Amino acid sequence: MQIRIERLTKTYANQRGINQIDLTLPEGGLTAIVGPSGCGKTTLLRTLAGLIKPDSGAIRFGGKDVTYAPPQHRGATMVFQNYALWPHMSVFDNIAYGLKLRRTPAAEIELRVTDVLRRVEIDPADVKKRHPQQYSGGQQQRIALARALVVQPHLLLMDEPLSNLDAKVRQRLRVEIRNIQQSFGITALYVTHDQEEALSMADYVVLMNEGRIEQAGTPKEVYYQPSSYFTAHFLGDSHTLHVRRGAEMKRLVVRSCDMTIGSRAEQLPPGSARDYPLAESVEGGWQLTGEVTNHLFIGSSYRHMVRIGSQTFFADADEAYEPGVYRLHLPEERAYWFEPEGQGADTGGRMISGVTA
Ligand SMILES: Nc1ncnc2c1ncn2[C@@H]1O[C@H](COP(=O)(O)OP(=O)(O)OP(=O)(O)O)[C@@H](O)[C@H]1O
Repeated sequence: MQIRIERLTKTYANQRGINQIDLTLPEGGLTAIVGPSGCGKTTLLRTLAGLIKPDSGAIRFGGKDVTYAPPQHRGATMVFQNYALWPHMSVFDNIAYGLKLRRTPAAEIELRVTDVLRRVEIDPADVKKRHPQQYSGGQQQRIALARALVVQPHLLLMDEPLSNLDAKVRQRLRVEIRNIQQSFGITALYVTHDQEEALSMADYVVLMNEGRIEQAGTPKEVYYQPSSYFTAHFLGDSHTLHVRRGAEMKRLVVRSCDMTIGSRAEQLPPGSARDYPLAESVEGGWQLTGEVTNHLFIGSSYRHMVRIGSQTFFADADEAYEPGVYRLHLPEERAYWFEPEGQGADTGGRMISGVTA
């Protein structure tokens, strides 16, 4: 079902919350809401769930206005960070709970619970005897997912569902949740503060900042075409460099994986001020000269710390480079230029494209 959010606003006493959110969740797709702590992700999610009443705006589920409908009447179910399973109930009863509330016949409950368990890959054999705490964290989250899905909601809401799990389980569950969401074909909203999780799982990514939508689009759009300094800086392993481009000072956002280390240089280019490196326009991109000070092995590659004056950033490479001064190359399409702080839009700088130095 298509979910429409129109000019949704909720302001708390401290003036924070969400402000004029306009968003359509694609039908059958997974939309990830990502952003720093306090940007309004949870407020948006809880407003959709019916747990918070907005001050103004509207929420429509398939054209039906549910803005002020109670949680149990809007067809949205939720998966929480801490699973929120009832410890005194068997796994079967946990999952069947919503169906019992809806007075579903016992035989149908049996069938639907068994079916959903199979689809989240939990063995249905002893779920009537076992309690949630007898399962691992990852399994408990799949049980919570089964409980949310068994009632066939219009919208599945997930609030940081993986943050209590260790890194390996988290990686695996990202793929599993995505598979389950797709196999049910359910419209889903997934809140996370982890940009990698958002980019890898979602069809559509919404980046929030101070209660507003900063940028929304497919993962590739928001990653490769950031429209503001905030987006460029938030997504990817990014660093900001204050550099001179031609006669002007600019902010350049660099991602560790985009900067390549080239030939050795004798020294920093003459005229390159101690603190503000010079970005030289070269064919296909930009060249900076900086000092590789050390490197770390990060598994698939080596991460080099590069210093230019008082500024540092990272450059990843397949091989390890010895400390020394090198020319570093940044492809044109991976150079994200912005006006210096305090100039341009209130998002912290205007994107500047093109080679005009
Ligand atoms: N009940 C409340 N009363 C007052 N202010 C609140 C309340 N709930 C949230 N806020 C404020 O509203 C803003 C948005 O909060 P929200 O919890 O939606 O952000 P978030 O992006 O989910 O943050 P986090 O990632 O830390 O959970 C924050 O500045 C927060 O302090």
